[in-house]
Amino acid sequence: MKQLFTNIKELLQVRENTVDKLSGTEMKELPTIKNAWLLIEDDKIADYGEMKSIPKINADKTIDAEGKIILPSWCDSHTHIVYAGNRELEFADRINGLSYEEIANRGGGILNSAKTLQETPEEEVYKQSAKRLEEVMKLGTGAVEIKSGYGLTEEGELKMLRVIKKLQQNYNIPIKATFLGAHAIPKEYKEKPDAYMDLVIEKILPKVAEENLAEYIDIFCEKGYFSVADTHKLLSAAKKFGLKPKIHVNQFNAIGGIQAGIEHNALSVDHLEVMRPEDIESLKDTTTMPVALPSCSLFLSIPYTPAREILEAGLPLALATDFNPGSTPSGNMNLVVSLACIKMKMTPEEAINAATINGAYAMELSETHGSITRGKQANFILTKEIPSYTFLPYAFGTNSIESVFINGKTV
Ligand SMILES: N=CN[C@@H](CCC(=O)O)C(=O)O
Ligand SMILES: [Zn+2]
Repeated sequence: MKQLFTNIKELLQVRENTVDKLSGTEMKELPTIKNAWLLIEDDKIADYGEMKSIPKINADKTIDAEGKIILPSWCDSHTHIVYAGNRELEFADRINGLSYEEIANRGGGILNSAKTLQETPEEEVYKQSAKRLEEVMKLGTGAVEIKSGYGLTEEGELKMLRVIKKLQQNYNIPIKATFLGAHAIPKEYKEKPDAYMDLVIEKILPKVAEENLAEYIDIFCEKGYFSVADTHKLLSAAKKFGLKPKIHVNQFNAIGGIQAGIEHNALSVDHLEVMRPEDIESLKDTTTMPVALPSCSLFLSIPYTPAREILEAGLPLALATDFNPGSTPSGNMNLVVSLACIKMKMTPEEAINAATINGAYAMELSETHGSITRGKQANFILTKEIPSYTFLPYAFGTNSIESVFINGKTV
C-alpha cells in the first residue's frame, strides 16, 4: 500500500545516504526539507522531495500534512520496561529525605523490584510491560532496547527475558534484548558477591545464550554493585556467547567502567553523569556510543551528563529514557529531548540527532532506522500543527504528536 504525505511543513532528518552515527560538530546539523512530500510503500520509506517538484504519484491514501512536521520516530536505546509493580513508596521516602543509596542499602531499590518480579507470574509481568510498551509507542518511540535485571535468580532473569521475547513477537516495533543479571547483588549473596557473579556467568548466561534470549550484555559497574574486575570477567564470558556489551557506568562514581567497556568494544556506555577528563579522553577514536539519560538525572536530582564537554571533544552522544521503576518511571523520549536542551545545553538539532540516528546506532539499527532515507523502515512521527521543530523541546509539557507510524502503520 502506498501512502503519500503532502504539504509537510518540514521533513526532518532527511539523509540521502544514511550515516551510522554523528559525532561532535556533525550533530549541529539536522538536514531538512521544507514544504515537502513523503511517500511510504508498505513498511518502507519509498521517496520524498519538495512539493514544488512532486511527481505524479498513484497513492492508495493521501494525507495532507499542512502546518505539520514529520521526523523519524525516537530510538530509545536504554530501558528497563519489563518490570512488575512500582516503587512510588520509595519516591515518597526520597521526598522525605532518604537518598537513592540509603533506600538501596535498606534492601529497597533494585532488590525491592526483584522481589516483586520474582513473586509475579510471567503472564502478569507481560501484561504490565506490554501496557508500558504501548504507552511509549504512542509517545513516538519506534525502536527500543529492553533489559532484564530485576530477576536476579536464574528463574527470574529467564522470566524477564521470555517476556521481552513475547513482546518482540507480539508488537510491530524492533525490540533489542539485553541480559542484565549483574544489576545488583541479591541479599543472600551480600557476604559472598563472587558467588553471585559465578551464578550469573556459569549458570544463567549459558542458558540465556542457549535459548537465544539476548543480543547484549549489561552490568551495573558502580561502587556497592559490581566492580571493574567483575565487569571484565562478565564481558569476557559474554563475548564467547556472542553478546555485545551495553553497560551502566559512571552514574554515581567514576571507577573505570568506561575503560572496561571500551576494552571489550562496548556498543554503548550509558549514564555518564560523573565524568573525569580521562573518561572523555578514552572514548575518543572508539566505536562506543556514549548514552545520556537525562530523565534519570531529573528524577534522582543527580548531575546531568556533561553533553557539551562530550560533544566538544568530538564524540558522539545518544539520548535514551532509562524507563524503570526506581530511577526513571518515565519512557517519554519527548521529555528526554527537552531535558537535553534545557539542562544539558544541547541544541534542538543535536538533541534530535542524539535521539534518532545515534539512538539507532546504540541498538545496531542505523542501517534501517533513525533517519528519513529511501529504503529505511517507515517509522516516523507526524506532529500536530506547530510553528517549528524547536517548538518540540521548547513546549516540554505539551503533547505535540498527532500520530506515530511504525513500519508504515499508525500505532
Ligand atoms: N542504575 C542502575 N539501574 C537503573 C535503576 C534501577 C532501579 O532503581 O530500579 C538505572 O539505570 O538507573
Ligand atoms: Zn538503566
